[in-house]
Amino acid sequence: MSEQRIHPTVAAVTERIARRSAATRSAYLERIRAAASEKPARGQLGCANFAHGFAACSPSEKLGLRGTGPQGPVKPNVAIVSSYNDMLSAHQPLRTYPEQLKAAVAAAGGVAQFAGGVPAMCDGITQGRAGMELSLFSRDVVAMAAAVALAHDMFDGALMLGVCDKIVPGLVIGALSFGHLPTIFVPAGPMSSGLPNKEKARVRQRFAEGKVSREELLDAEAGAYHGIGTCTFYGTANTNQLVMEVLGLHLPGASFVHPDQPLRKALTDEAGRRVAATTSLGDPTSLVRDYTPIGEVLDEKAWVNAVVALLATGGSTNHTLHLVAMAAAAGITLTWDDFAELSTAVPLLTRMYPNGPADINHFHAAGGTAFLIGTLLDGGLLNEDVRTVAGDGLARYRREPQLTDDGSIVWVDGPTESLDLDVLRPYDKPFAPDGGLRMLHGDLGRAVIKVSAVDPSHHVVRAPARVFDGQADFLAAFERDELNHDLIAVLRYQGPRANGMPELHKLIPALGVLQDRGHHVALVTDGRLSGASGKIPAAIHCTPEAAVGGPIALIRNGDIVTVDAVAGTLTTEADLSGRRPEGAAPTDAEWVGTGRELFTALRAGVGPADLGAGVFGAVATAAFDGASA
Ligand SMILES: O=C(O)[C@H](O)[C@@H](O)[C@H](O)[C@H](O)COP(=O)(O)O
Ligand code: SF4
Repeated sequence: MSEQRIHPTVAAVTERIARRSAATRSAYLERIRAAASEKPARGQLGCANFAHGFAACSPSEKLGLRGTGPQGPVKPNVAIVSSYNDMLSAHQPLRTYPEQLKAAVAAAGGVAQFAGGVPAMCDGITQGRAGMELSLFSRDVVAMAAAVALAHDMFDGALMLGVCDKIVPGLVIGALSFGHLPTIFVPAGPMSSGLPNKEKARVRQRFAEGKVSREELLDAEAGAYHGIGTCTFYGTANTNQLVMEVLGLHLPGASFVHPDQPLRKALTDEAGRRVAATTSLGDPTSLVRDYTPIGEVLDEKAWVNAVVALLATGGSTNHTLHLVAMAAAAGITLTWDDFAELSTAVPLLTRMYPNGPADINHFHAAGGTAFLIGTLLDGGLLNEDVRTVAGDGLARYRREPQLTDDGSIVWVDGPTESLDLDVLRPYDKPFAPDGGLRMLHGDLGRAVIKVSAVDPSHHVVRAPARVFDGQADFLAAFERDELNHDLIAVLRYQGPRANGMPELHKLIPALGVLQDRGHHVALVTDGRLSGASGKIPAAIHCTPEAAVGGPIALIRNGDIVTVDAVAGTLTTEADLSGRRPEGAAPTDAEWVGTGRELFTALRAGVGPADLGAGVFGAVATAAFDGASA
C-alpha cells in the first residue's frame, strides 16, 4: 500500500489524542484483550448457566449452541441486539432482521441468538415536548440495555441494529463495554424522498405566521415523512450512518441503500456472514482467522476520521457530544479543541438539508460515501491505516456494493467524480474552506455553533438579550409579537443537569420568521438543537450550564450579547461581576409525568456537554461527588 499522504493538522491532532489517551487506552485494551478467548465464550459457562442459555431454543439451535462432540460448543454464537419499534420510521424495517440474520449466520457456520432489545426514542415525535427531556439520557439507557443483553456472556460476536439519534451512539458505547467482540452495525436505509425539506420548512414558517391552516401543515409534514426508512434530512440519524461507515463499523456502502431494495437484504445477510467469519474462533467455513474486535477497530485514528467526516459534511451538532462520549468508552479522550482544530483543515464537501436543498438520497446518488471517503483520502484528510469490519484499510470504503445475477453481493470501485457538484464536491473544490462547525468561547463560557446552514450576513450577531427559562416562554412572547427586533434569545436551564438537555428545534420556525423580517437574531442556550436545525446562528451546548452556576445564568434582559462565529467568541458587554445567577432548574417536585421522575439519578450524575454529557465513568462520578462541571 503506497505511503498515504496525511494532512499535517490531521496527523497532529491524531498524535495529540493518542498521547492524551495513552493511559486510558492501554488500560482499555488490556481489559478487552484479557476478555478475548479462542474458544466459544459460552463454553466457559457453568452447566446450569449454559443450559439456561439455550433452554428455549429450537432443537437445531440447541445442537448448534451446545455442540455435538465431547469438546462441547465449537460454533461462534452471535448476539443480535435490536432497537426495532414502530415509532421510528427508520427502525420499523428492523422488525424482520433478527430471523434473517439468524439464517445468514447459520449459513456461515455459526449460530445467532436475539440477545436483547434496546429502547429507541423518535426525536421527531418528542420534539418540543416533555419526552425530549429524556432523549439525551436515552443514549446512555440504550448503552446500559445493550450491556444487559451482551452480559449473558454467551457470545463471540455481535450485530447491532439501529439508526437514529441517540440509539447508534448508545449501541456503540454498550458494545465497547464488550470490546473483545467483533461487532457490525446493521442499518436499514433512508426513506424515499417526499416533500422537499426546504418546502416543509417554508410551510412551517407560514404556519408560525398564521398564514396556513393546521390541516395544510399536517399535509406538508405527512408529505415529508411518508414511509419507512430514515428521514431524509441530514440530521443526527443520517450523520450516525455516515460516522458508522467512516468508523468502519458498517459494511462499505451499507448506509444509504433503501430498506426495500434487494441490495439491502443482501447487505444484511452479508453482515451476518461477516461477523461470523471475524470472531476469535476463526471463519467456520475457511478457518481463516480475521479476528476484528470492535475495541481494536475504534482507536484514535478512527475517531479522528469520524470527526473529519462530521466536519466535511456539516453534520449534526449532537455529535460534538456523542463522539466524545463514544470515544471515551474506548479509552480515547476527544475534546472540543480537537474538533475546532480539525475544522480549520477540513473543507465542507456536501450540501444536504439543512445545509442545502438536497437530501440524503441526492447525496447517495451523487456518489455517496464511496466518493466522499475517496476524496477525503485523496486529500490526506482521513487516516487510511485503520481496521474495519470489512478488513484492514479505509481505502476499501471507496468501493460500493452491487448485486450479482445470482443475488450475491460484490464490491466494485465507486465513482471517482461527483455526479452532482451541487450536492457533493471533491476535497480541492469545496463549498467552503471549513465544515462550518465551530467552537465559541468567552465570558459566557464555551459553546458550539454550526454555520454551514447560516447565511454569512448572520455569522456575527450583536443584539440585546431576552432571557427565557423554556421554549414555551419564548413561543408565548413570539405569539404576543414582543420579539420584532434584533434579539439574542437566551434559553437557560436547558443543560444536561437541569432538564436533560433537550433539543430546542421548535424555536427555529419562529426565529426564522424574525430573521426573514430583517431582524438580526441568534439563540444562546445550554441546551441542544436538532441536527436538522439550520439558518439561525445558535450558540448551543453552553458550558458550564446554568444549573451548575454557569455564566449564562447571569445574563439579564437588555444585556448586549455578541455571537461571533467568525472570531469564535460568545461575549456580553454587561459587567457580570457581582451578579448572582437568576432563575433555577426545575425542582424534582416539578418532575412529574412523562417518566421524567424516573431520571432523577441521571440528572444528578450527568457530566458536562464538553465531556459528552454522559452518565458513565469518571465524569459522572465527579458529578455525583458534586464537583461542578
Ligand atoms: O438531531 C436530529 O436530527 C433531530 O433530533 C431529528 O432526529 C428530529 O427528528 C428532528 O426534530 C426532525 O426534524 P423536524 O422536527 O423538523 O421534523
Ligand atoms: S430521523 Fe428523527 S424523526 Fe426520523 S425516525 Fe429518526 S428520530 Fe424519528
